Amino acid sequence: MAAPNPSHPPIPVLDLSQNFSSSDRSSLLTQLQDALFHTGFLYINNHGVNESTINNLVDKLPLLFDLPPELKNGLSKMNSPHFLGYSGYAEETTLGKKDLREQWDFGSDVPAIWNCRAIHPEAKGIDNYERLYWRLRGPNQWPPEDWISGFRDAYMKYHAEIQDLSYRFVHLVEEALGIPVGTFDSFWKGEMQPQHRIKLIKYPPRSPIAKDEKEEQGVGAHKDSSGWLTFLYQVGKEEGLEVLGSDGKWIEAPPVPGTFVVNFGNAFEAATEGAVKATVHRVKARSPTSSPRYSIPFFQGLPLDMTVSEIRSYIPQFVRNLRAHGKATDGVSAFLDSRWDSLGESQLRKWLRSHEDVGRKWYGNKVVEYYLQ
Ligand SMILES: O=C(O)CCC(=O)C(=O)O
Ligand SMILES: [Fe+2]
Repeated sequence: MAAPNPSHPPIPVLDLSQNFSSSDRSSLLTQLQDALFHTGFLYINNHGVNESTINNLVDKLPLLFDLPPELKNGLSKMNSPHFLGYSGYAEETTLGKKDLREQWDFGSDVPAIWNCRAIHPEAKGIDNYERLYWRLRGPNQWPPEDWISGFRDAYMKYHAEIQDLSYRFVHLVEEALGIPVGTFDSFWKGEMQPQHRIKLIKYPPRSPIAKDEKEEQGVGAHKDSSGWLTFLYQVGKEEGLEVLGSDGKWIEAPPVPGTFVVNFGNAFEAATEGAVKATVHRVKARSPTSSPRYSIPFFQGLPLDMTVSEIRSYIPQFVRNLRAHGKATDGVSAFLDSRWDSLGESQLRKWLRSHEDVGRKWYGNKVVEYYLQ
């Protein structure tokens, strides 16, 4: 079999500079519609995020991960009810198995707003955890400047530019769906702006004495559940990302210079009743002889208290009818379950599943068991 050519992946590459030339716009929108209703994955280039902004953050990644373990562990997610901070190699679980990656989670730098009285069980009934999700929101754990000079600044610049791209790109998605541009703006422009999240990830070469490669995962197959859209930057030439095609075969999504990979989260799939899929993807474990792979996904946040029915009310019926195949409930069951109807609850459930130890510490065994059942 011929090796895949990284410059011509089967996943479409959309040139966003076409957005500014009226003659090319309709072809851009057609390509976007095709991506929305088929693979649910696409690359974008000429996206407007400055190369220097990307490189400034990328240059910090090896330094950040090479900090001594005791310093990194001092900023562990275990310190944070917001699941922000560092997690060491194989500390995260997907599909019940350990992911062979190390990561730092950061987000929009916002203060914590949750207080225990707001969700006191006596006020809400013992099994009603619906407002606990506000505790997900909170400040970052920053590595001090003398550990890694310029990191916070590089992160903040990247965050600002990718956030801006995400808002611009959502306008294009609205146009491609045939709904008024700005329909979703209220998600982000309200009184309390949602917290967007960014993961800084390192996939190191796996140990040679470990199990067979096929049994191991960089990150296991999943749909993104932390946001509306995801914008992923793949650093360098290291491959490993794979996307599940509608025929059930894995499609490689190698890095393409100058691009971000875009995909849609669980909430988008639930809102469109599956017309736009939250496509399943995974990252293979690195072979023992390979170089580390770094990646930077940005998860576009949503108001945590929004219910699936509210979010669905933004999507006209004609869009929901565009679902090509399958039933409305295909793959969106966790979002349609009335026990965790709000996006906040779905996200809390996801975090408790992937970092159960952090969950048990900050949310208690009873809450963890309620959401993990
Ligand atoms: O590292 C990657 O390329 C993808 C990571 C990913 O899918 C995730 O963290 O949700
Ligand atoms: Fe993902």
